[in-house]
Amino acid sequence: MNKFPVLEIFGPTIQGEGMVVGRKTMFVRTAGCDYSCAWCDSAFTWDGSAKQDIERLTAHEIVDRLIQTGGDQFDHVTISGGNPALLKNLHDLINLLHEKEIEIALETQGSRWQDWFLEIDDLTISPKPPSSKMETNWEALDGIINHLEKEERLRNTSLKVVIFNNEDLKYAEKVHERYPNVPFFLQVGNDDLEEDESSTLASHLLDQYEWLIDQVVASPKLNKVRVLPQVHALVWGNKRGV
Ligand SMILES: C[S@@+](CC[C@H](N)C(=O)[O-])C[C@H]1O[C@@H](n2cnc3c(N)ncnc32)[C@H](O)[C@@H]1O
Ligand SMILES: Nc1nc2[nH]cc(C(=O)O)c2c(=O)[nH]1
Ligand code: SF4
Ligand SMILES: [Mg+2]
Repeated sequence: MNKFPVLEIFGPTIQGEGMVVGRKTMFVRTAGCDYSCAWCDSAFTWDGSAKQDIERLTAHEIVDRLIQTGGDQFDHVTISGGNPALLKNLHDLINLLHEKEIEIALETQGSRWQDWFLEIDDLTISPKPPSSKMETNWEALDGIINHLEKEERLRNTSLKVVIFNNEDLKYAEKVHERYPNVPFFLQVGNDDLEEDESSTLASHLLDQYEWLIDQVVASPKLNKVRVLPQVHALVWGNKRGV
């Protein structure tokens, strides 16, 4: 049986980001990432600080844990990380969940392809802007988007770019121009991962949201787009497992 490195299983909560924002869902967070974004809000998945908490679980064990935690109060599971696209055999888990008529969302950055992307109901690809200090591999991203388009999966796909500054906005325009047929989301960057008062953070993030809306409204290259905050950050701040 294949085993997967898991750091968190939590929920039910709401999907706080992107294409299915507000959807009631469980989360499975895998360990390990091929990136190291400067502002990663889940750095514990790759920086070694939660190494001792990583469990190696089979697909059956993950589903058991989801049901122990969420009971019968969910029919949707979001797989995030880290980068879950590092895991070759994830179709084990996907098949099991689909057999139970549970829908599946996945969060990944678009650096790696996996054939099981074709089975994901809500696939979010989130290429990283300059503020992250990561370099986009455009060939890899082109390959992923072309593959999804060829297999008629764009209905199940979205692009989501996190924005911290004007340079990031230029990057977002470039991504949207390159893939005009993919539903496009701009997301407020959380630049205060240390704040532990959720009302203070929410007030700051709403200011950032207003700034981002103003920029998008002014850009003729960003018309067919959606602009969103991280709803979970507005409600629960920087708390983990929500
Ligand atoms: C933690 S990542 C895990 C999945 C995958 N590695 C990725 O980056 O898409 C999930 C989402 O959170 C976003 N994110 C990470 N740190 C953030 C921050 N400080 N502010 C806003 N969004 C952030 C990422 O861009 C991504 O869309
Ligand atoms: N509620 C909630 N929504 C989310 N959407 C994406 C998340 C992630 O960390 O990938 C996330 C998360 O951690 N919590
Ligand atoms: S790709 Fe995702 S998980 Fe990896 S460092 Fe960046 S935001 Fe964090
Ligand atoms: Mg998160």
